Amino acid sequence: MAPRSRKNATSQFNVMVVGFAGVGKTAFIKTLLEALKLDSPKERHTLFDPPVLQGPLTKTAAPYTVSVDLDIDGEKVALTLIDTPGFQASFLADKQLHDILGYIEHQFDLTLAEESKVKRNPKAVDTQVHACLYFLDPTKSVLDEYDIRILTRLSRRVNVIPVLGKADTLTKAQRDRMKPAIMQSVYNAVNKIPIYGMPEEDEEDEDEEKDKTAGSSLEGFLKQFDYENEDEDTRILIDYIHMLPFTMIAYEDDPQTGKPIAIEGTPIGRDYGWGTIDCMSPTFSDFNDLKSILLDTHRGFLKTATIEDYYERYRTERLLIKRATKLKSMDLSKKILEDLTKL
Ligand SMILES: Nc1nc2c(ncn2[C@@H]2O[C@H](COP(=O)(O)OP(=O)(O)OP(=O)(O)O)[C@@H](O)[C@H]2O)c(=O)[nH]1
Repeated sequence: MAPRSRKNATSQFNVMVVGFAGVGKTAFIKTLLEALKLDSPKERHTLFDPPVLQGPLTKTAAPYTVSVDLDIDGEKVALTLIDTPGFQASFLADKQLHDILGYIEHQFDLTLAEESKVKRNPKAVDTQVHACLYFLDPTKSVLDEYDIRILTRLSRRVNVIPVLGKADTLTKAQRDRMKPAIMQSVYNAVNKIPIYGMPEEDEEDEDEEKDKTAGSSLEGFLKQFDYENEDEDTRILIDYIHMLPFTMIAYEDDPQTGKPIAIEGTPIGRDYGWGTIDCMSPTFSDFNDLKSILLDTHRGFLKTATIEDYYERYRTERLLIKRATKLKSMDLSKKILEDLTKL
């Protein structure tokens, strides 16, 4: 029998946004949806706009998803964006992070359950979170202990991409200082957070490595590559690391019309009174780069890493826990039987 045609198969791509409250996560989702509409105005877009995306921006009280059907170079892609409530206060961040990790792990459990079936459902939808955009607060010049803790824990389960929200609140000089400072906090002699694109430290050799690389920096890490002689995939990854963190400026709705602010060739903009900016222009932010990283150059890598690294790790952990529990209960039953025979 000929293999079933995959020509019309739709590929799923799921992106989650996470960060402290008010850093522009929902505004990013709105901006991306508007930009996608502009890319292909005739295509069918969101089937249903969640109320939180209609009208003026309000606090995201509960997680929600919004999906868009896209045609990317002839490939059908169902893009799902997952918005999460912002971390309210530092002391609550751990609890909120626990819920977010629970959501991500639940998607792994669904895949695990599907894989264990004798007859798998060929129509099963891939709900894994393929990328998690971590929005950084532009008022903090470097990562604080909460950011580091959140990034470290998220990076064990998902491809994390850092984004500097509300970048219009910073001057160019401030942005140029902040971007490398943030990356220094992610990767230095003490912290080597394996966000997407950065290497994972071998846990066994951790101490040895730390001694060896004391004082190491992101520049030191990047220096080991000879860009011109690397293969294409490595060059794509190096280019990506140089862009981190992505700066983002979200568009504003015109309060009169409720539609995106559009002024002379600026289809989705922000009005400051003294001037307007085009939120899609590379002059002001990295939005275009971020969009193309997600939907084009890195989509395949992100999906592969999700299944081959994160899901595999989770699966191994679950199986080990299951085995340990079984052994424990076998030991316990043996002990009870021994005790019974002694009676
Ligand atoms: N100046 C500026 N303001 C922004 C930008 N993005 C969002 N805002 C404003 O910041 C406020 C919060 O934006 P949201 O997108 O709701 O932030 P959030 O991170 O989703 O917040 P929570 O739902 O509380 O987690 C709103 O008043 C937005 O208009 C931006 O790029 N620049």
